[in-house]
Amino acid sequence: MTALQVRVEIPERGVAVDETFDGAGVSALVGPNGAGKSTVLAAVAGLLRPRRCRVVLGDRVLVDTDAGTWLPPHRRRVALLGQDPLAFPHLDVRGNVAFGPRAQGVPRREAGSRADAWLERLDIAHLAGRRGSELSGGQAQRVALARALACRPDLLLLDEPLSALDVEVAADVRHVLRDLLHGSDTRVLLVTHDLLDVVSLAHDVAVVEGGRVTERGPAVTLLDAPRSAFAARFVGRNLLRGTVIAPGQVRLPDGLVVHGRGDLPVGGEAVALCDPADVAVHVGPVTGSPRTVIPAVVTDLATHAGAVRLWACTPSGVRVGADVTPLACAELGLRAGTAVTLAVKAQGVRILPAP
Ligand SMILES: Nc1ncnc2c1ncn2[C@@H]1O[C@H](COP(=O)(O)OP(=O)(O)OP(=O)(O)O)[C@@H](O)[C@H]1O
Repeated sequence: MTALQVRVEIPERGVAVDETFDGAGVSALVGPNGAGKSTVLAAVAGLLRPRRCRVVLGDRVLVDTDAGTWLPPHRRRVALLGQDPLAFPHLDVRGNVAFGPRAQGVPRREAGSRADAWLERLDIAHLAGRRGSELSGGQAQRVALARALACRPDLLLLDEPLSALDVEVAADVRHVLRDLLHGSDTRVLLVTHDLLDVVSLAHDVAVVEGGRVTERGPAVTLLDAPRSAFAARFVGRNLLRGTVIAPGQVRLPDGLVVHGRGDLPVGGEAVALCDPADVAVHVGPVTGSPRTVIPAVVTDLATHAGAVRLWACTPSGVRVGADVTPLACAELGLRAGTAVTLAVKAQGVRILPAP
């Protein structure tokens, strides 16, 4: 599969990313709003012209600002699909899908049969004669996908392709994408805010925070053991960062010590990870003998899979989630502003190297 090297530096947007994507298929870029994910895609697609940028796809240099190389978007063999699929309204669906190959010089008949094949594969052959302006959101997104793939791009950029669709249609299109992308040799960069996209589509994940990649690794590793603050939130874990002071002990910046499993060298930066289901909430004295006891103040409550997810803020300003039953929540009188003590057994805490 074609490797992709991306170096994008845009100081005015606070973006400085330098990554190589050369493993299997779909790499997801995740991160908070404004982190720089779409900026990276736009630079790779050629919609932005940063002052410093180098993008190499296989053996083709698409951009190298140091060498004065800049290929225009239509010569990159890169397709970008966003959340608002734009079909040419005056062309029918078949014409829309055949348009790209035609523009690349493919003869009319061949472009038409290529379009038919993609419409068939995406299960939208029955829409072939519809106008681009007569499609639902899910149909339009499938047509856009067919249109992108009919050009046989070396790289497909997907910028939140499912976020404008309702849950059922998104699930449907995600399924189609999964079938198409797994086993295909098209390299894909996928920007998403949806955990399901990562779970079902991504092989590899880069976490972008504040314009930098703060964590990178196989999707299964990130889902199991996230090490950046964003990735932990993304997969619903608590993450506390500090310094290892003894085997299985991490001191947080406010002096609190978290006990857990792990034998990292003393003095190193580490993260302590725990599941909200393993955090007990106390008002008043703590019972039992948990190893980690953290004073905190409740900031908010939310329903979560039949339970209440309580969020509390520690003295060092870290948000920690804890799952409590609705009954316990009512009996303890938990509400925003309540001072609580969070208790976690060492068994429920994993200590990993900080990213
Ligand atoms: N057209 C633009 N002109 C100037 N600055 C921009 C422009 N678009 C985005 N930015 C800035 O660039 C930075 C990165 O934005 P970008 O849209 O790439 O983030 P993102 O990670 O894709 O966010 P989101 O998840 O909200 O889509 C932000 O500070 C943003 O304000």
